Parts: sequence; structure tokens; C-alpha cells
Amino acid sequence: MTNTPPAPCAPEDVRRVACIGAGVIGGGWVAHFLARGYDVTAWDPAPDAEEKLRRLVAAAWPALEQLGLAEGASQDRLTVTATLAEAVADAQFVQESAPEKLELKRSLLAELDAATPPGVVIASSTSGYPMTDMQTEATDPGRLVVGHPFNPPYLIPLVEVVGGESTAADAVAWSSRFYDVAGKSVITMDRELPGFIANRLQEALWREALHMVANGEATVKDIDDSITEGPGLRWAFMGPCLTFALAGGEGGMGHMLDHFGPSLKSPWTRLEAPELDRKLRDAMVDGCEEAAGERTYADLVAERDQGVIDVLRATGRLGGTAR
Ligand SMILES: NC(=O)C1=CN([C@@H]2O[C@H](COP(=O)(O)OP(=O)(O)OC[C@H]3O[C@@H](n4cnc5c(N)ncnc54)[C@H](O)[C@@H]3O)[C@@H](O)[C@H]2O)C=CC1
Ligand SMILES: C[N+](C)(C)CC(=O)CC(=O)[O-]
Repeated sequence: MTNTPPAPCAPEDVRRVACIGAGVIGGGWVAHFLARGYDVTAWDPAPDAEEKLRRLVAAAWPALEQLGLAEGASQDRLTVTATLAEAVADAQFVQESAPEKLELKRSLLAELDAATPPGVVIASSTSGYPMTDMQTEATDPGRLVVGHPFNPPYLIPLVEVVGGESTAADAVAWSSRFYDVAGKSVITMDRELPGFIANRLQEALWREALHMVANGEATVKDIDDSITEGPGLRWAFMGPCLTFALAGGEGGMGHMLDHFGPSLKSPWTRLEAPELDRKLRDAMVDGCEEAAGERTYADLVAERDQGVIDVLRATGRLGGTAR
């Protein structure tokens, strides 16, 4: 990593944030930043983007009110611009959440770099591309970082921050501090890993779920119930390592590994990803539709939002209202 200068204002002094791409994640970021009292500009090329974005923010607002809005926070502080250049012209931080396509990310990040005031950090929401692969066309790649959120960004605290080979170390430190000030829970990585940390873990679970559905070994409902009625209850407040240390009783992780470690070699898991063919795709879609039953997308979003808030409240993690 290089050492080019960081953003022109301190993370604590940021007032204006630009969100580029306003779908599920970009819209979620907009809701989060508005609730934290920032002025937000947003740009998305889709013709119906503004209407969809305002609908998403309005749907998220009741949950955000429960979490506690920052002083002055308002949905009215959102400006949807006609062009990308207008969105970033006065931004003090930029969050990019465009589709997960490498070529698109490369050219968009270069375009953002050209249009954003010098020194302002630009973060990508990418789910797994290393920044090294995305920053290749930018004139100032030093200010490009990954800030990987979790859906919905307005409720799930975690952001994984990591730079690429050409990212300035200061830009990584600046963005980690900024997300912290903006109410997120930050893991700063000192090296690039495909999928970062959490998605690498999630992908392992997901790969096995797809294998089981593809082979008719479990239904979508079995898989979801196995987590919500089982390990998921523990994972909300204690990670998989400490949870398994308790599986060793008073002997802790040492006994757990001595006892169960050899079974790691047994063929429980399949390390290759399954072929995501039409049959498997349809089985997953049908299973999810069956699991959703009469509940609409909006019903499920409201149910998920309330569930996350209840868990945050129950585990004493409801954030403060100040930035
Ligand atoms: N959906 C998820 O659960 C998560 C997604 N992400 C990441 O967030 C990013 C966005 O994903 P989603 O919001 O799920 O996708 P999405 O499909 O919901 O939204 C993408 C938005 O980008 C817009 N767009 C298309 N071309 C664009 C361009 N050239 N410039 C700016 N915007 C453009 C689209 O009109 C759309 O509104 C991806 O990098 C994805 O990997 C990260 C964490 C979770
Ligand atoms: C499905 N996904 C890989 C895009 C998910 C994420 O990147 C994080 C999340 O929200 O779980």
C-alpha cells in the first residue's frame, strides 16, 4: 500500500455523503446515512430509481426510528441527482453500490475518481472483488477502498474495510474511522481475501445448503430452520469459535479440538461449489416461495427488520442516536 494523502476533512467532520447505485444496498446505505443525520446525494441510472429509493427509505424509517435517529435526521435531506457528477460534486465520502460486475466496477470507480473532489475517499460495497482488481483504471487509486456492508446496511452493523495494492494506508484508516463515527461496527483487514471474512464464512454455509437442495437431502425450510432454531440463536451474540470452545466443556477449545478435531477429516462437507443449474435454481426459488407463504417482500423486510432490532435490543447493542 502507498501513502498518498487521505480525505480533505476529518471523519468526524463529514456532513455530506454520496451514494452511487441505489438498489437494495445503495438504498440501505442512503437510509443509514440519513438516519445518522447526514445530507445524502444519490445517483442511479435506472429511470425509476428515485421512486424506488424513496420507497425503500420510507419502509426502513420505522425501524430506524426505533433504533433512534440522530438530531436533525430527515428523509428530506436526500437529494437524488440527474448525473453522477452532481451527486459527488460536494461529497465528503462516496459509497458505490452498483451491480457486482468487475468491468462495470472498474470503469465506474474510474469515473467516480475523475468526478469526486481530490482526496475524498470512495468506498465500494462489493461483496467480494478485491480492490486491487477494481482500481486498475483510476487515476488516483490511493483513495479507493472496499467498505463491504451487510443487508440491510441500516440495521446490520458490520462493515469490512480493506484496501487494494494501490490504496493508501491512510485511506483505509480514514474510512474505518468514518464508518465508526457513522455508527457502524468495523473490521479493518490488513490484506485482501476473496469474499473478505464474513462472506467467506457465509459462502461455506451456502455452498453446503445448495449441495443439500441439489441432492434432495434437505429442503429449503429444513436448511433455514436448522439455523434459526439452532446455531443461529447462538451466533447473534457469540461467534462460532467461542461457541465451539464451550462445546469442549471446562476443557474449552483444547478439549473440543482433541475430541472432535479428527472428524474434520470425515466427509461432512463438499469443498467444490455445486453446479448452479436451472434445476437447482428452480428448487431454491420454489423452496423460498413456499417458505414465504402469503408474506410479500415488504412483509418479509418488515419482519426481518423487527427481528434484527429485537436481537440488537435483547443483546444490549442498540446504537446511540449521536453520530
Ligand atoms: N444484496 C446484498 O445482499 C449485498 C450486496 N452487496 C454489494 O452491493 C452492490 C450492489 O448490490 P445490490 O444493491 O444488491 O444490487 P441491486 O441490483 O439491488 O442494485 C444495483 C443498482 O445499481 C444501479 N446501477 C446499474 N448500473 C449502474 C452504474 N453504472 N452506476 C451506478 N449504479 C448503477 C442499478 O440501477 C441498481 O439500482 C454490489 O457490489 C453487491 O455485491 C454487498 C452486500 C450485500
Ligand atoms: C448475498 N451476498 C453475497 C451479496 C451477501 C453479502 O455480501 C453480505 C450479506 O448481506 O450477507
